[in-house]
Parts: sequence; structure tokens; C-alpha cells
Amino acid sequence: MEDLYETKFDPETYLNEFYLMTGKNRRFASFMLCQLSQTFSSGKYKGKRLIEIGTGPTIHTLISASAHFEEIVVSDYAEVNRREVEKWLRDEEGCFNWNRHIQFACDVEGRSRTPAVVKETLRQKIKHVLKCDVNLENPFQPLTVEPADCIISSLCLEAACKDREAYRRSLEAVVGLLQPGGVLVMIGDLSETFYTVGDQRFPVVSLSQEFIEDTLCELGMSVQHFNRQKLTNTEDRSDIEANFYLVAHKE
Ligand SMILES: C[S@@+](CC[C@H](N)C(=O)[O-])C[C@H]1O[C@@H](n2cnc3c(N)ncnc32)[C@H](O)[C@@H]1O
Repeated sequence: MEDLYETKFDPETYLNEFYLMTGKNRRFASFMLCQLSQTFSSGKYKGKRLIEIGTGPTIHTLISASAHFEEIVVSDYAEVNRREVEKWLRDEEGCFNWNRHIQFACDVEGRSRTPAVVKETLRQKIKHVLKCDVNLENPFQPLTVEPADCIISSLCLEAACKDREAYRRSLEAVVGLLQPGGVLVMIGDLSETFYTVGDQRFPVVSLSQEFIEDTLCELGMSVQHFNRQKLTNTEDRSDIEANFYLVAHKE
């Protein structure tokens, strides 16, 4: 499964197909950015370290959180994705333009920060772009990363795991990276078995709300918030039924 991401995942095609903030993708982005803004503007979640797991070639999930943590570590299995994030961090020519997402999040946040401040904050606080593999007990092996106050993960675990048992194990590994009292913010897909990037199909573990909540509970997490956005799928590019957004506390 991982090698599929190392060899067949094209970050440019992915970003252009899912993150141009147009059509149905605007609906998903709006849902996600509004939820993230609500979570972090509550003032309940702040601290020293935030880790994002399976960041892919993106940075949008960190916009609202970036105001509340001192340092951010991002990570992904595929080198092409880590390079894409580094390109954006260095503001290199040809890097993806996240201005629409950043402007949207600033508007939702009541314009307390300007897009320029958000970009500067992200570029200054993202200190490390690391390789991770959620199928390992320590996803950062051979490194040991200090536990985080907050972990964000979006659309990663269901793409990285071959079945529900592997999903449970990788969620356990992710929860293991969190301090007691820390918060997990997860975005994902429900009842999806595949999605497509360009001509390439990627398998996905089909999840239900009940399975995710039960698994988190077994891992000592208490789910504070679970929201879903239903989708009507008319295309053959994915069989997703809904997106979910959850916030859970480590007891
Ligand atoms: C659908 S993309 C999601 C990317 C991004 N987080 C987003 O929300 O758009 C799935 C991501 O999971 C990463 N991935 C796949 N297998 C992985 C693994 N074993 N460990 C960590 N990340 C993995 C892929 O490289 C890819 O970036």
C-alpha cells in the first residue's frame, strides 16, 4: 500500500483535482476549514507542539491551529509529498497556491489575522518535515518524537491501511504520539473503498462512525465532537458517502 504512494501518487495532480477551491471541492474545503476554525478559535487547545500525520502535499489543515501552538511538525510517507510541502515553506517558484484556503480561514476567523500573517506564522512554526509510516508502532522510526499537545490527521489512516485491524493499530500508534490531556483532530471519509488521482486508483479502508468512535474509546480517547458532511456521488472517481470531522481528548 505504502509503495503505491511512494511510486504512483502525483502531488500536483492531487492538488489540482482536490484543492482548487472550486465546485464540490469548495464544499469539502469550506466544511473542513469552518470546523477547524471553530475548534481552534474556542481557545481550548493550545500548547507547545502540534504534529500533523500524513500531511500529503498540503498545509491547509494547519491554518487555524497555527495561531495556538509554538512549533509544528508535519509528516508523510511519500517523499514527493514532503518535497511539495518544503517547496511551499520556501515559497519556491511553482509551489501550490494556498491563498484561497488561507483567505477563507481568515474570513471565518473574523479577520483577526491577515493572510500574510498566517503564511508567515506557518513558515516560521513548521520546524520539521519528517518521514512517517503509520503502519509502524513508532511512525517516526528511527526517530523518537516528543509527544504532542495536538495531533491533526486528514484522510491519511484510511488510505494508509489495508483493513480495519491495521487501521486500529495505526490509530493506536498515532494516539501514542499524544500527551495525556492532548487533543486529536481527525478528518476522514466514511464508507469509501477507493478514490482516484488522475488515472490512478487508491484503495481505502471503509469506515463507519460507530467503528471509529468505538476504536477511539478502546484506545482511551473520549470523542468530544463528531460531525459529518454527506456527499452525493455521481462520479466513478470515488465511492465516498460522507466526510467526517472529529475532535477527541486523550484521557
Ligand atoms: C488522501 S492523501 C491525504 C493528504 C492530506 N492529508 C489531505 O488531507 O489532503 C493520503 C496521504 O497518506 C499518506 N500515506 C500513505 N501511506 C502512509 C503511511 N503508511 N504512513 C503515513 N502516511 C501515509 C500518503 O502519502 C498521502 O499523502
